[in-house]
Amino acid sequence: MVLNVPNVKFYNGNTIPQFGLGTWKSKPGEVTQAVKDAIDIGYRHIDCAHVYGNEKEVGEAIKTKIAEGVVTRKDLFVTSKLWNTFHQPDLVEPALKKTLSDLNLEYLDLYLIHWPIAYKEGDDLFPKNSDGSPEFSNADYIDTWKAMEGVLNKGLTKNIGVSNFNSEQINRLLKNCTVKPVTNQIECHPYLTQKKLSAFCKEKDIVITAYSPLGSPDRPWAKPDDPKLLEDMKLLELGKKYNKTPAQILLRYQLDRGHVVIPKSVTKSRIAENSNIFDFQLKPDDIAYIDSFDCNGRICPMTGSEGSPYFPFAIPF
Ligand SMILES: NC(=O)C1=CN([C@@H]2O[C@H](COP(=O)(O)OP(=O)(O)OC[C@H]3O[C@@H](n4cnc5c(N)ncnc54)[C@H](OP(=O)(O)O)[C@@H]3O)[C@@H](O)[C@H]2O)C=CC1
Ligand SMILES: CC(C)=CCC/C(C)=C/CC/C(C)=C/C=O
Repeated sequence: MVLNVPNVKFYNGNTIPQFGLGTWKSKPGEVTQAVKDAIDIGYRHIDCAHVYGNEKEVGEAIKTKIAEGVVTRKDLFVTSKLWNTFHQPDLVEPALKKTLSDLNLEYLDLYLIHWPIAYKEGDDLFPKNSDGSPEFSNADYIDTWKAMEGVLNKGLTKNIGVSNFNSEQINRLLKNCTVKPVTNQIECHPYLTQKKLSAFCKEKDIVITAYSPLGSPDRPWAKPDDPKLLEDMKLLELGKKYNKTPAQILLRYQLDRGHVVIPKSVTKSRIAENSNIFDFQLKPDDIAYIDSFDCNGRICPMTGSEGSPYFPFAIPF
């Protein structure tokens, strides 16, 4: 199947499909089928990460769909992310090679520094001090970035970028890099619209990729009384106006702002529903209305890591 997914151009001339499949929390036993279904439906962009613990299973789906002749490697855009325990520069290339081996790929389309925060190096992805707080490493993301430039130059990835960086961290990176990041992947939805960080990145020619666009209802730390974005009455009403579901309105909101968007689902009907967003546009007044829902409602606050010198959420944007 062919979906009419627009491409967004990076400053370096490379392109990224504006819409892709998220895989955080997709269980190893479910994600292979989900990625196969997504590729059959027409998705060509898959968002992965080592820390999601399912890259081998994502890789099985990619291998199958290439072997079946449904897609070629070149048709796909695969992103992965360097986890916080691999920030020491000499760990970057081995970490990327492990991800490539798990995903059955010879190169990535995009490799991101997952967080500016560095954790103590070692086998434990969430190293802890005796009091339960995260054990940080002194690795500086500027040095990590130099190693990211190294794996780019070796052809192990076509593009490099960052995730969860604030404006000051991006400014510092821009002053100290040879290759600029192509994207900053950040949490973005109507309760956290990221207007200032989005405008800042646009000015620097850095594309925003919006994560948790549906409000991440399956996040492990969700509490029963937390507001549920997908059940917001104002979005349900807007959906009626456009004859679309709340999920489709939420995803179109990102596209119409020029963001790349990566909703996660392991449910075939939802994977299809989420991709049925290329036949309408939100009116500017409705985008402004959705913008007005902002309540600084951060869903992925990285609670516990506030003590890192590189914690990104201590300043407004
Ligand atoms: N860089 C970073 O630090 C981060 C990156 N990400 C990336 O962004 C992706 C998306 O964010 P994520 O936090 O997963 O959350 P999303 O906002 O994409 O929400 C996913 C949840 O919504 C459900 N869902 C999906 N489609 C629909 C629909 N049409 N109707 C109702 N429910 C629906 C899914 O259920 P089900 O699967 O059961 O169908 C799942 O529970 C991640 O998977 C990951 O790839 C996310 C967080 C942090
Ligand atoms: C230990 C628990 C409850 C969850 C860990 C999930 C995780 C990968 C946290 C890192 C931050 C995050 C939301 C990353 C998503 O890409």
